[in-house]
Amino acid sequence: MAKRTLESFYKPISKPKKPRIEDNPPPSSYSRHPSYPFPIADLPPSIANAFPDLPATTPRSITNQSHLDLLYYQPFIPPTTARELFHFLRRELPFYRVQYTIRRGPNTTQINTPRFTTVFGVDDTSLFTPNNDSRLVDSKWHNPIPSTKYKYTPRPIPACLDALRQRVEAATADGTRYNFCLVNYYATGDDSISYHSDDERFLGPNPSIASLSLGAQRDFLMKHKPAEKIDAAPIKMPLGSGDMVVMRGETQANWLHSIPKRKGGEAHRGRINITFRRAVVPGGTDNYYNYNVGEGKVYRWDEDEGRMRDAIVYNGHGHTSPDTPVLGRYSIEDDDRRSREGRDVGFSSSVMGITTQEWPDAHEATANTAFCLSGLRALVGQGVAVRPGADSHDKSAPREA
Ligand SMILES: O=C(O)CCC(=O)C(=O)O
Ligand SMILES: [Fe+2]
Repeated sequence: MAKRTLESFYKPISKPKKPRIEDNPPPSSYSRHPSYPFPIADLPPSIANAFPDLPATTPRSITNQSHLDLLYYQPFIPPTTARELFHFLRRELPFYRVQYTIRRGPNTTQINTPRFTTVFGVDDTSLFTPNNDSRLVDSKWHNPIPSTKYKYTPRPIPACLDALRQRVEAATADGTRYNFCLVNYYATGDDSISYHSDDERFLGPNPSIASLSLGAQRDFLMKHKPAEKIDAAPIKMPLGSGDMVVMRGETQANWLHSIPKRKGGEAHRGRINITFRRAVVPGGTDNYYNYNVGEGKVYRWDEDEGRMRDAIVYNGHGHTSPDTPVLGRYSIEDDDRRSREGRDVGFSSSVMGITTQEWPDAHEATANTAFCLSGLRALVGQGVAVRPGADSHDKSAPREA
């Protein structure tokens, strides 16, 4: 009988593989940070090489209504690159489905954010040191920040989104330096964002917000806030893949915007929206992580299933903060090798949600890697022997990252 590798256990047998844009070779490098649930791939050359040519078109300035100041790129990124970037970001970023409660008087209401979200960045008062072990320091003296400064751990903007930030900054034309990147993923036409304005005080007065669309076309609606003696017409912009709208000047103070639910059209396809913003005080950092990451589980796109799935999160050796207790060490045996450990473990991404390159130290599981145990259980279910390594210790219950 032909020997089967561990990898071969998880290859779909019945589904013939068609070449797809998603079937890219594994990326050669990653942005890694203890705050990430998993390493985030760098842009492949096919996308990165197109960036110096952005923007693809000159923008239209829209200022024909009261308090309205938009720059509209149709598109900012040309279609082929936009499509590839859409698939790349959907596949590589961690996403969340944030739930929170709001209190109005005696009533509390639970809100389920009707879209996937994620966020990277930190406000002006802090910065990440510019190297691989990027640490958070205060902007003025570059001293480490006290652990009490933020409720949530800020995450540096990964290289793949930072490259985009730089192109967007160059195009914004008013010199805004963005320190935040928020990402929305609308899985279907049922996902939406209701009317709001991004006018929080932590953005300072008249903020510039650059908003890039990738994937399915969705309507972007704008309407003036209720105001006496203002006769402003509502606006509908059918934003296509690669289009970018920069909202500037008094726009946020006076206008609301939304992406309503929709049926038909491209509603069944996913859409990514990326906004670049600048927050000036720590309250902005806590607000953005609270509403775009929260404390729930991590999702990651599953290419085989064509949907977001609970991510297998690895924060093990090399990605672990020093205070993360080690849960145990594992070695993994399959049927044709007595023992495969560490770099030699070749899980298929469809089972583990991650690839060997992303998990170079597969033998170490830490207490915030609940995934690791479920991943190992999946292997056991497939007849692969999994045993605690000789130096296991601290078997405390796993918790979510
Ligand atoms: O998805 C969009 O185009 C808009 C997103 C938005 O308004 C926001 O994230 O504040
Ligand atoms: Fe918004």
